[in-house]
Amino acid sequence: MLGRKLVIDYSLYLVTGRELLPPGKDYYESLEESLKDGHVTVVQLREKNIDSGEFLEIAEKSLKICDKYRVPMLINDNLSVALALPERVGLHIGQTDIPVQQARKILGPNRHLGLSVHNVEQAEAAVDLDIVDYVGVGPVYGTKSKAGIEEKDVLGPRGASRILQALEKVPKRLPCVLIGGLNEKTAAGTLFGAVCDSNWPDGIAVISAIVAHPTPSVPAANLAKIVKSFKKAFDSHAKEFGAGEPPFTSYDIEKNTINKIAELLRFHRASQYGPPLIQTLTSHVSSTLSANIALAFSSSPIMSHQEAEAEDLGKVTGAVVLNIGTIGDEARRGMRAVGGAANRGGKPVVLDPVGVGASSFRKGVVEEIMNHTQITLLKGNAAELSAISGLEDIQSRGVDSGSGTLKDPVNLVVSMACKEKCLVLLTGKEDYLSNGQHAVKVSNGHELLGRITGSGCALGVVVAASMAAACNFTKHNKLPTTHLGSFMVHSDTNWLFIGALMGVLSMNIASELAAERSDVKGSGTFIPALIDELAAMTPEKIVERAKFGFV
Ligand SMILES: Cc1ncc(COP(=O)(O)OP(=O)(O)O)c(N)n1
Ligand SMILES: Cc1ncsc1CCOP(=O)(O)O
Repeated sequence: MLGRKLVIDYSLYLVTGRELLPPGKDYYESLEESLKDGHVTVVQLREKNIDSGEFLEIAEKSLKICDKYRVPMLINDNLSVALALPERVGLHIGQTDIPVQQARKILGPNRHLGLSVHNVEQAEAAVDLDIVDYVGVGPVYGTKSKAGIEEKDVLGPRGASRILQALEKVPKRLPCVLIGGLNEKTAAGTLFGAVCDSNWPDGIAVISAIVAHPTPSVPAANLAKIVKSFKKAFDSHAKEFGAGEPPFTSYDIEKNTINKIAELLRFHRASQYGPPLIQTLTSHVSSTLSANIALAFSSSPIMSHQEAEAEDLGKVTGAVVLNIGTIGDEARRGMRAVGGAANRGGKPVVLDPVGVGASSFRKGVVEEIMNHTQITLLKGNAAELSAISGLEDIQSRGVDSGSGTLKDPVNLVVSMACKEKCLVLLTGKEDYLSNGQHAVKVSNGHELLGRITGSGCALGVVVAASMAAACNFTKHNKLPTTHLGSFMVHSDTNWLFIGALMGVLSMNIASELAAERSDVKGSGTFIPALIDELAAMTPEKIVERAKFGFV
């Protein structure tokens, strides 16, 4: 049993990185600016390229600044530097540094000791040993701040969540911070994405998001706010419901839903931001239709699956679609890079797990994507969603839209949304959309949609474009958004949910209007009519024809 001297609040854990300072910025000045407003709760000094003498010198000066603002300090890796400092200065070590038992022996029971864990086994070992005070879980995303991180090392929020599950052992819970690629855009989604059945992150550790900023007090304040709202939403929710359920704040999504959809479509059609760029990684079978559908729906398609340009495109995309229809190795690598870039940029990600039940290869691909990317909306037919959720009663025969029937579609979408912390859209004769708290059933649509190839894939693009519009809308109206899971929530309205619903309604109502046209004789003539009707979709048509209800 340790007689700990320090009680550390891990909410915002600043790890230093002098090499990342903006040109001309003084390190001590930057550290002081980061701490002065009281948002950073703990600091770790990380120096990779200097000897222990210089490290100690920097640490002594840094400690004065940390003491001034009453922020606890730890040393990264270097045991001798930590030992040369007062006992209130802790040590953080990694898996390849001095073995943790030896570190504890040398440090004594009272010095704070943190350990990095990268997988479930390491997490279990850390809990069993019961000698560290907290663990750093990462890397959650790829980052340039630590050398040698490879794609295979990246956990994603789902991987982090598995580690957190392993950390939760009665009666002792080991505190944990998430690290790697966390910034103002990724932090909230990642915090919620890492929540598991009975455990949650205590905070985030960042280097570049603060250190590389010319005014570090700004990201420090914003990040602290994000962690605070996560904790507030999560704590009150966990007390009431338990950790596994999504920690939504109370908002009334049902109220005025149709008016909000109309408002959003009006905004999207006239948007001063221009058509959102929808990066679509999709099957070659549906590529052309999807691109034309995107254009018809006031969006700009870009069908690139090149890993090499993912980062550049990630800066300008409005949303991305990851569709595994005809996936090969190149697209698989591309999805990893594009998903990561979208998460880092806070852009909505639609996953279309086409035919996932048809082969273990497809299952593996979907599992991989969901592990490395926090999905915003998972879209699938009954067979696909059943395969992902492990339901046995429906078997996929191929990659077509044959969806079978489900005994309890509402339960499926709600429980999957809770588990995966994303919106879930079940497509079929009727569509079901859930955010884990609400579920809506949409009864619009026409059977001709099922007779053209790629209509489901194109729906994914329309939904992505609609969610991109929702992001622009909240930005434009300066709505106080926050992210819960991968959702962007306004105090009383989840605009991503509204956006997704707008996409489903637009596509389905366009299909009805197309099928009603006298020039449409069958599936061949239906395709151009569908594109035309989608291009001509208006808020008024949606209000007039929408058939949906909360279930
Ligand atoms: C809070 C926190 N978590 C993880 C790390 C990574 O530590 P480590 O694995 O030892 O890698 P280096 O930092 O030494 O490159 C950390 N530093 N802090
Ligand atoms: C030290 C470390 N360990 C895992 S990721 C990482 C670097 C985190 O830096 P950044 O916050 O800039 O991604």
